[in-house]
Amino acid sequence: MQEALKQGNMRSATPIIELRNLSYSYGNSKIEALKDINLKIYPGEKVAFLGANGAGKSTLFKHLNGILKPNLGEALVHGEKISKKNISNVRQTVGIVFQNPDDQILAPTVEQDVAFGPVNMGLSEKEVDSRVKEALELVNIAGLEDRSPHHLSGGQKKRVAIAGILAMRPEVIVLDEPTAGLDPRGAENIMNVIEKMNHDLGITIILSTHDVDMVPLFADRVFLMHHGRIEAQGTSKEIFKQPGLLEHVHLRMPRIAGVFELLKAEGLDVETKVTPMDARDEILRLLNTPRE
Ligand SMILES: Nc1ncnc2c1ncn2[C@@H]1O[C@H](COP(=O)(O)OP(=O)(O)OP(=O)(O)O)[C@@H](O)[C@H]1O
Repeated sequence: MQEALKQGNMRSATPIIELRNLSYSYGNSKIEALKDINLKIYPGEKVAFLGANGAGKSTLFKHLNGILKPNLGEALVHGEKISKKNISNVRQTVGIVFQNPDDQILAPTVEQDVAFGPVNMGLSEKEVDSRVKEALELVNIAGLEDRSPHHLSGGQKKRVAIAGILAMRPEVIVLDEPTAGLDPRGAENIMNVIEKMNHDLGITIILSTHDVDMVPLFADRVFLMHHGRIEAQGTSKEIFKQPGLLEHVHLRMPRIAGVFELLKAEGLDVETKVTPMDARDEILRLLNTPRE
């Protein structure tokens, strides 16, 4: 992430994505799936959206590249309101990896599937081939080119879906629950791929997840969604030190933070930590503090 952002100097950067007073209801539904959403996401950030089932995460994501159009308010990419005129540029800037890879994978082979976006962008055959190769290598599935995507494992399918988006070289990748349904090692591997896309390629990452233990390890900023609203936003440290807030939005604290709450209940003078390294430091500090 850019140094300016790390130091909290966000106002100087232009958001790559902004939602202003955005509300949305599906069809004639009286229930507002999104209510007066305001947010800014900056280039190079890693952002996580958390919220219970039905909180509105997927609906919000579909507004980030014009799949859905707000009933009220607006969605902007690079400061420009998404419109019919700029939609193809917007879709090249912001790629979405859907929750279910089967919704995204269409072609009979992995290679053809990953090539689909670049071919539609009108790129030369040579450029398409090079992008497909690069994307498959980045997500560690080089060698599966000729396989049918529908006969791959869940984790491999997710990688194919991510490669298909990567091959279009977007500036932002939005991933709807990228670790859902994966075994612990598979989830860790996908998160490593996502980290690499951010760190090595500078891609802004926006993801949703129910994995509160993973979020502090990954996210620069967290948005908490509840009943179609953004209930809170902040760093992991800010968000996860509020057990009452988490309970209110039907989430729990990371396991590590829960241990510190238990220690506090024992009367120990500890500060709640949310990552293993911070927890280690705090426990060492505690062990080295002379008892009265
Ligand atoms: N296609 C649709 N038609 C009508 N209502 C919908 C549709 N998709 C979602 N909704 C409703 O919109 C609200 C928000 O749903 P959304 O899928 O955005 O939540 P979510 O936070 O992504 O949930 P999950 O964690 O279960 O994926 C819910 O009340 C849901 O029932």
